[in-house]
Amino acid sequence: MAFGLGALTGRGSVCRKCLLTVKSMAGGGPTSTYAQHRGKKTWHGPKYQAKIDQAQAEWEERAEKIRNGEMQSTWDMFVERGYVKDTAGSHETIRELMIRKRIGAYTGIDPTASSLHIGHLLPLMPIFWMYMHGYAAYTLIGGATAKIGDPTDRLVSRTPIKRTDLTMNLTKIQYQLKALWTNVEEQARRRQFEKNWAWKRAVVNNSTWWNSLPLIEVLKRLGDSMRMGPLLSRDTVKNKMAKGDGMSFSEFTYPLMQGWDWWHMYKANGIQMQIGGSDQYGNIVTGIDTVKIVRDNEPDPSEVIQAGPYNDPVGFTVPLLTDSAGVKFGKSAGNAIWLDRFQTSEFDLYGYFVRRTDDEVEKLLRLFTFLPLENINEAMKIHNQNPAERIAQHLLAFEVVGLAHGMNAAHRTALDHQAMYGKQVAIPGVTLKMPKAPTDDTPITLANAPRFDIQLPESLIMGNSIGRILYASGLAASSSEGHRLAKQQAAYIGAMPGHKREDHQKEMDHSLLTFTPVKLWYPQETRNYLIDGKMLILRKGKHNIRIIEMVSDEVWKASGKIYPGQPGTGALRVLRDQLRALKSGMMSAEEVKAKLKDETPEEAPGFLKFPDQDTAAVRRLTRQLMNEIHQKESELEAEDLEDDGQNEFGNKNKGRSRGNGSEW
Ligand SMILES: Nc1ncnc2c1ncn2[C@@H]1O[C@H](COP(=O)(O)OP(=O)(O)OP(=O)(O)O)[C@@H](O)[C@H]1O
Ligand SMILES: N[C@@H](Cc1ccc(O)cc1)C(=O)O
Repeated sequence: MAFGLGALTGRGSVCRKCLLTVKSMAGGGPTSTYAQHRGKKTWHGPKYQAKIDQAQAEWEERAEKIRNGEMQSTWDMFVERGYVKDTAGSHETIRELMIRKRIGAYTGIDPTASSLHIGHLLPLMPIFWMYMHGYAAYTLIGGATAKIGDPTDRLVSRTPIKRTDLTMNLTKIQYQLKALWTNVEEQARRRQFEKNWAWKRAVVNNSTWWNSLPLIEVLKRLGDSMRMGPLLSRDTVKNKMAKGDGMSFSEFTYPLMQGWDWWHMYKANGIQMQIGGSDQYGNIVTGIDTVKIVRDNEPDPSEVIQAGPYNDPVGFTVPLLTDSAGVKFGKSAGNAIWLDRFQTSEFDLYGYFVRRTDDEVEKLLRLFTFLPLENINEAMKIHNQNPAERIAQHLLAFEVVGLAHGMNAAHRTALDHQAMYGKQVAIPGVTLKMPKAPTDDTPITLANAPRFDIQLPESLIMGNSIGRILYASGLAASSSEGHRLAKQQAAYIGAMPGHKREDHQKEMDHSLLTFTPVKLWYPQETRNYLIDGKMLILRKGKHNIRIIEMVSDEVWKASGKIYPGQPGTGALRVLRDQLRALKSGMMSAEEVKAKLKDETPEEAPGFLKFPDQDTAAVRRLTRQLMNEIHQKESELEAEDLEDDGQNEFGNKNKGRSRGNGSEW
């Protein structure tokens, strides 16, 4: 071991943030993680020190058990389940490193599409496993790298991503990753992993550091020592220059950006491992060189991190998930199965896994589930007794939907699937139970959040109060609730970090979004938050998000959609339509009353109540309509009396409709 935790903590008191890093690196880690935060020190006492010591002791005990063969190492489990394709660093080094140290690992995803897909789950699975095994597990969104675009294995450059698409994609992917992490916690509980304080996970965006990184720092720390030879000899560079459309300087530097990300997290968070799909092997190798070069070019002696097998970066790739034609599942190939339930429904995701062949199902169970191998073997035995039942496929589908959308969704989807195909399947180890249907009071979570991306017309956004916009976007139940949210600053709007309302001339940063509370501002101020002049991001609570694309009024009208509170579609429209129908004799007074009852919220006392639209105009029209109804009923009554006199059998005309005055 290069140095132990005792040596690290021997420096005296350290800040809390540093300690979090230390605990993720129990067993030794880059010393400079201390120096990183030395500016803001929060002193810790003996209790905290005791926790660190305990974590270290537990880790050493675990290492002992692995060496004695009482416990399987995480690395051996990765190999056994089929996660390891190529390694950067020998198997032995990585195995030993993972036994000795609570290293951190990360995998990165560029937000070049609006959703993750099942291909992404493959490198994410070892990250999730590492989290459950007590290593620091990071998921990175490439807000900065997506602006350049990874040229790996491409002959033709990517079309530059539009700025609004970038903001939309990264907002959606960030929430998807958060939802996935919530589901991973659920899976860890299902599999009886005991969570302790040393578990650490994070979703980070590389724009956070790229936006404030001086070019001179990169050139000095990295550029001086990085040699051109190895960079030029990369297959992607050679092929793109010889057979493709040439290579731009920014594409050429892409792997160095990715390498710098690693360096940033290596130093700040003890991230010593990178995991990616097999196409990422070259970038991971270049990343290792980058981390080592930058680390070894440290000008400040107090920040130096020692080189050596237990401090050096390592990485590995997972196999590529391909479709039945052998093509990599991905955005570029256009064959992705999405994890966004509005792009690939839970039902379709389930169905996709149910259709996997018998040859691949066992391999997929190992890769995509947290089921212990004994359970998978058991399930395969049951499956093989009657493969036509597709029991293993159902188990796989159930587990993947559970991971992607939560266990409630897995139960519901499995039952829906069985109902649809009229077939009961006994999924091994699972008792299917229909979850309770959500009610209006069900809190919005990442698993049940409504669709993020919506459109709204320009006239609403540019000319109406923020309260009405919150109502129109479905974040408030009425305009007045929208106003209340704004008044209490309980809703948020997407803005660049540090954005002030008067900053509207300032360029919005499309790759790094933060939220600021909505206030009761003048309608014309909403435009200060428009991203690229056409996108607004609103949030209520933690997970209820709307990414609103502002469309012209013509486009809105042509779409035929109606937003809540749209003028002419609420109380006034209903009242006017009824009045017209009543006057023209198209509807009777009773029919109008019934119709109004239908269109009125049930909880409203009586009928004809529009709690959120109680304006003078509505009240006036209501009075007018009520008078009209009374008049029609009186006329009817008078006719009835006349009829009574004329009826040769002396019976009242019972068939005639008559209003029930009690409802008034
Ligand atoms: N089908 C797949 N199988 C295994 N890993 C994958 C697959 N698709 C993507 N990955 C991995 O997920 C990570 C993020 O990939 P990336 O954001 O480039 O997605 P992508 O779908 O491959 O995009 P593109 O097709 O535009 O290159 C990378 O490590 C990548 O190798
Ligand atoms: N280059 C990776 C994404 C990525 C971006 C930044 C990183 O630091 C790591 C990975 C891909 O396209 O798949």
